[in-house]
Amino acid sequence: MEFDSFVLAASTADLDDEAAARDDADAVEFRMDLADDPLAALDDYDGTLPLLATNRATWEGGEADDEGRLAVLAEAVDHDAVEAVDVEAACFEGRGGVDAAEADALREHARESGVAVVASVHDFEGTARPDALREQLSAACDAGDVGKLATTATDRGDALALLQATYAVAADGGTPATMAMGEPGRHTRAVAPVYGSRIGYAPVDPADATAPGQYDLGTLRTLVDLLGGD
Ligand SMILES: O=C1C[C@@](O)(C(=O)O)C[C@@H](O)[C@@H]1O
Repeated sequence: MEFDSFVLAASTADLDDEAAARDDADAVEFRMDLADDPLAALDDYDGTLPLLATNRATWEGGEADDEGRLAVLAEAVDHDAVEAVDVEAACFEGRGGVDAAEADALREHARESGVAVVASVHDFEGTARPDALREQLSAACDAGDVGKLATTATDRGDALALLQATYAVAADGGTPATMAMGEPGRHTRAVAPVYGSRIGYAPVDPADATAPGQYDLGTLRTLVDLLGGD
């Protein structure tokens, strides 16, 4: 998957959603941690949209057991439709009980297979101060082909700080993907692409949102296109 322009990912635990997402999305984020038998679903996948495989750890808001979590992602990488894989940036530093060597091996395996790595950071508590925010985002960009930072905005100042970090890191040559979760940050999902964010996430059906404040897919597609991000 190339991230030289904005990629809108339909986020779902059910790959059958691909047909409904096809008109508006550029990719499907497959939330393997929320699916019943994710590797079997990948075997059966016959959609046309490329997949970004995510197996989110519990310690970053997901539901995957730590045991075997990265091994499942390594298997996902071998599927032709999988063109990108999400790995929490903390894994590469051996945080969250993860063996950093295993995370490195997964990143290597992805790269050898032509699969992009999205190194992600999620802050469900808040949004760091501007300097720290920029450091978090550029470290994530260094760890992956894309550095993703999802924070929680408690006010518009948080949202603005995230947009500023996005702009600065993109101007520095990084490939960021950012979004501020929660109501005060909701607009960042539409606006961040204008400042250089290269991935947006949205559920096909708003009832299946995978994070607070997400727009539904059709709405986010319209907003991003109207604002002319990129
Ligand atoms: O990391 C992200 C971003 C996200 O948390 C969001 O805020 O849209 C949604 C998740 O599905 C995805 O893995």
